[in-house]
Amino acid sequence: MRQTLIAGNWKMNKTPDEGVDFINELKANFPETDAEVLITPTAVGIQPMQVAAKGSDIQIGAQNSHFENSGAFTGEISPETLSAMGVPYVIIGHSERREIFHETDEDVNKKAKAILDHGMTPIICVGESLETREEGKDQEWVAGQVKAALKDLSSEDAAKVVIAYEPIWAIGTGKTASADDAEKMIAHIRDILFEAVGEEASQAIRILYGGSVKPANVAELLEKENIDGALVGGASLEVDSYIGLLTGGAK
Ligand SMILES: O=C(CO)COP(=O)(O)O
Repeated sequence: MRQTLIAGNWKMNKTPDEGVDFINELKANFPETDAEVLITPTAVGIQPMQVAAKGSDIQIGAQNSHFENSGAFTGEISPETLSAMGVPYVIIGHSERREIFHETDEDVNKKAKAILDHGMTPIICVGESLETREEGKDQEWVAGQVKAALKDLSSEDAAKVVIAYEPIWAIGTGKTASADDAEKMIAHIRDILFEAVGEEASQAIRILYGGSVKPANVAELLEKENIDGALVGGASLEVDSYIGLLTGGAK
């Protein structure tokens, strides 16, 4: 049984103080849920929010990591640093990082390995553009991203990763993939995983859906057999709405 993960990707939003306020309010109103609860703030929000979250089930993750442990990489954060801070999850390969910051499949693969080597879990984002979807090449595209991200990982390591399917056309647009379309692609990803890393790992890997997930649509997405959680941008920024994701969404 794969545990549901509700991950809030805050992107470049909120100051550390606003993040701490959010955690305090969430703690005070924490709902009953079977889901794992994760917020990924900006890098400077991680430490103060970890302190605020102490003693609760709220986990604080990171939105990115470099693959090297140290060196002349101005502005970057190493996996060693994140691991030393006690960060459990690191998002990699988000379409915004791929598009705006030119993160390649090869970078994503190196980051996945480095994050696993430091005892953390990568949340590997994949997803097609509208153009690719309209050309009917979306499954092929996503399969390529998944295989590239997991290249040369042992089945044992691969079993630990989380994959997030985020169709680019559904991010921040209010257009969610229908639950059926999301399930279709995510089932396809599980088939690709079967080929790439074997049955056991393919059944263990959690696959999230992301793209305009809200309290109103989270339940129908999570009802699907292969969808193990959500990676949420906008609707994770307000406490009420994040709680709605947890209560609407527990499997
Ligand atoms: O990119 C996303 C999460 O990583 C999705 O963002 P929205 O939920 O705002 O569409």
